[in-house]
Amino acid sequence: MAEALIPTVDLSPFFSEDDVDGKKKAMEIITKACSEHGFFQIVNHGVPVDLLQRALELSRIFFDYQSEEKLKSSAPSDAPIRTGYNTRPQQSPDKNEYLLMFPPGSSFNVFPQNPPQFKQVLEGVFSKLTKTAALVERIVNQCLGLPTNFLREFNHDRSWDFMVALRYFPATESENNGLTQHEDGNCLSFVFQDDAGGLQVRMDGEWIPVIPTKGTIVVNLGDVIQVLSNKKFKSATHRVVRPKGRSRYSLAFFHNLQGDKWVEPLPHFTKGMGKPPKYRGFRFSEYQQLRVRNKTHPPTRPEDQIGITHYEITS
Ligand SMILES: O=C(O)CCC(=O)C(=O)O
Ligand SMILES: [Fe+2]
Repeated sequence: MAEALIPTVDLSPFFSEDDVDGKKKAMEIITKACSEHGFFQIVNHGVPVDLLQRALELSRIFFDYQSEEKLKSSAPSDAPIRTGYNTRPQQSPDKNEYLLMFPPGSSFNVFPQNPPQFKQVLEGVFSKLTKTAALVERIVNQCLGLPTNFLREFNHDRSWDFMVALRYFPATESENNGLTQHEDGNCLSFVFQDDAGGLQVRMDGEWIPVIPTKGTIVVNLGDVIQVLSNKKFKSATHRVVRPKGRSRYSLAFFHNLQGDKWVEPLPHFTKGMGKPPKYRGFRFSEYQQLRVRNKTHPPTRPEDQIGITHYEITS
């Protein structure tokens, strides 16, 4: 039942010229999912499944090293988000550690020397996911009825996409929060989780677990798409719950937006539909900074974290 609530979309029709029906069917499912919750899963997405599995295996090896070894790939940097190996502040409710990278070749990247193939495999996954994200963005563009290539042209700078390999610590007797309930701030995100599961989606007031299925990538829309579309498409609310007795590993990829970009509801969804804008405009970098602060200085009450409601027009 729960699985059926999170629709799975076969992307193979988009890799062939003439499967018009297959494309149409996929777009219907995506349109419905994005209008309701902003969450769906994809298969036949163009990323080799064994490459994704390998990345998780190497992650597991890396995060099992002693702190001293992991900290060798931790570096303060001028990047808008800290790259390399990071832990959460002590007071953070998010009980995980992670390795963050910008696109292969970015001068901000810091990779571990060990395990030896880790860098190469992460870079390989990144490149493949970049292509899949461009495809999903194109499909979302079409589902929204925007002019061809609108989102691609609006969001043309790929330098700020990033990927995180995460390790969540086992739950304790009293506490199992892995990642506090949130919406992603970017355009769209991909998650590949190991068989421990733990990713949960908010649907109609309930938390629905995303059951891990081999080779399936979870897609969620972020706040940028929600604002541009004046809330026609939703930014998915999700969280991670830690399993008992074992760590959980995942990869999260963020198809991002360049910081200087001005984000506001597009006329297509406001004037064009006779509707008032639901958000005031903002510079993306400003929103990103507020969100980074949520992480570096977590508020005492999780509900005080800044999210997209900060820009909502309420009256
Ligand atoms: O690790 C996961 O499964 C989800 C990660 C996530 O939602 C995020 O980093 O924004
Ligand atoms: Fe997220």
